[in-house]
Amino acid sequence: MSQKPLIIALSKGRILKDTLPLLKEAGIEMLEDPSASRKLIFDTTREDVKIIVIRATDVPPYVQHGGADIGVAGKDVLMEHGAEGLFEPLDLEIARCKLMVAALKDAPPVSGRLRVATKFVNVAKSYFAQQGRQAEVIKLYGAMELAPLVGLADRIVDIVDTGNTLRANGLEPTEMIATISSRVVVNRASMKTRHSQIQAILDQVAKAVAARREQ
Ligand SMILES: Nc1ncnc2c1ncn2[C@@H]1O[C@H](COP(=O)(O)OP(=O)(O)OP(=O)(O)O)[C@@H](O)[C@H]1O
Ligand SMILES: O=P(O)(O)OC[C@H]1O[C@H](OP(=O)(O)OP(=O)(O)O)[C@H](O)[C@@H]1O
Repeated sequence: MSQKPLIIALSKGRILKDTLPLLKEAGIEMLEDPSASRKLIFDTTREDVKIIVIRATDVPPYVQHGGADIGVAGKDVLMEHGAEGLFEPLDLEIARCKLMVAALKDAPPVSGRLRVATKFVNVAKSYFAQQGRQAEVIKLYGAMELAPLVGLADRIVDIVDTGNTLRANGLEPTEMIATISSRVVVNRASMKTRHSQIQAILDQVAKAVAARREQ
């Protein structure tokens, strides 16, 4: 093979599970089960394509800086990272959820500075700033729902799907920030230098997304 393989970055969990059937439609299947392996880079049924499996939040920097040519990431993660160096050509319509503000059920309004716990620090800061509301944003890496229960924060900004996690912790959604689904992102330089190879994959995956929508 003359050219180096094209690298696609996926993250473990729901994105990997939901993206693999779509890639299959483009003739790309992993040759090994990543959940049964300690490997991080995998061969596929296409000699010119490899898949790397990394943390969800690492997908945008890998693609932006050329560690991967293509990636799949939640819109939440992309909003938090910013769009620099990335094309976002395709909505895969998977891992759908909402990015919301939530509070303890029947929490009184807060006068003055709001304490907000979240892993989406940039999104939260710009959301409250746009509304002219003062917010102190506390960075957490998980279990955001706990923060209001122990008095660490007045509000959280987190992913909501069924609402079960909020309900189980006595919280309720109060404001919607954005509807979320997973997107394909492409390194801007790769999009130019490997255009036909990447566009062919995007077209096949887009067809698979459309077919699934019509099911
Ligand atoms: N409950 C959910 N329902 C549907 N989609 C979700 C849900 N939670 C997260 N997502 C979407 O799926 C993406 C990946 O979520 P996942 O839970 O697999 O990784 P993560 O826990 O955010 O990553 P990490 O463990 O690296 O922090 C999120 O960025 C979001 O777009
Ligand atoms: O509204 P729900 O259907 O309850 O979903 C929302 C939960 O899903 C995500 O967590 P996940 O289950 O991915 O676990 P994580 O905290 O390990 O990311 C998210 O961080 C919420 O906690």
